[in-house]
Amino acid sequence: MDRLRIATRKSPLALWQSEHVAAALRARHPSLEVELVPLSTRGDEVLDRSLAAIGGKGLFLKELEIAMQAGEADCAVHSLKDVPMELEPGFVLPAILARADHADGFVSNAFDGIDALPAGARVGTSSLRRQAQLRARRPDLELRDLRGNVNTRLAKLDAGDYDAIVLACAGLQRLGLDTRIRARLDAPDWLPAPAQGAIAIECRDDAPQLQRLLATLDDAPTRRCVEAERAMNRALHGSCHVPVAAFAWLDGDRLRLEGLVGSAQDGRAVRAGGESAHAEGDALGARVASLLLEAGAGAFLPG
Ligand SMILES: NCc1[nH]cc(CCC(=O)O)c1CC(=O)O
Repeated sequence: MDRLRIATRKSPLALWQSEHVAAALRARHPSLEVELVPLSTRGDEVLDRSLAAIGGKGLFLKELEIAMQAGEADCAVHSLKDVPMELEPGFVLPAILARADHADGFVSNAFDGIDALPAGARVGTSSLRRQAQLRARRPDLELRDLRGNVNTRLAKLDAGDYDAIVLACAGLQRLGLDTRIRARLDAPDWLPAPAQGAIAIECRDDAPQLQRLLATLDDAPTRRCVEAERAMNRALHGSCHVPVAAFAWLDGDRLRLEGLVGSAQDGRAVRAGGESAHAEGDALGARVASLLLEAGAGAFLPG
């Protein structure tokens, strides 16, 4: 291979992540010519309805997969937390890059953290997972929908539409906006989305040489952790329609996983955790999902 075309969404964060992958590939393979193919996706275009309402699953991926199927791009770069638990048939993730910051960040121009918010403060997030955890801690807040890319959300905060918003620290850091983080919302007290902070590369499963090239960017410890998180989410039939949070980390020779399912309406939530050998993340995720269901998680899941 002498040329590689990376399909990417056009948001500033997506372009940063794709450029990051391009630079890493150029550094490892100096003779490779790497270029970006920026594309619009439905997830970026439809901003007036919630992701759940327009069928969140795979919304950010479809156009990029069509481009790969048509031979217009060789691979695509995604935030792994936006990638559905089941990939489209014919596609694989040959590389999951080393995870950046996993945490959510509390962003506000007036307040230092969730506990510092006055009663009735308006907090912006459309994420059911973030809403559930906010409600559990502060039932008195007024939660309001907030969509759009990171820069759009910050602009709405600055315009005074909200007293605070919650965003992923990784996205803010990548965009050079980390000074906007007033407080980190850290695991295990506050749990991120499964695979938050991890970038994945997707390509067709019929190109072994391409897969080997991309796999040079894979980070095995990150893959083990996000596999456990995604296995838990898969067993709960999780998507962005359900308030599911998970975080896994390596602790010596053990892999540990903490999961949460909650209600975005009333702040009730159940938690469960477990540990396994590094290589058994899939089984660990399934086991923690069973524990969550035994603890009553079913009441918060659709159907
Ligand atoms: N849902 C949008 C999205 N997808 C990935 C990130 C952040 C980067 C990452 O998790 O790797 C964000 C923004 C956010 O949640 O604040």
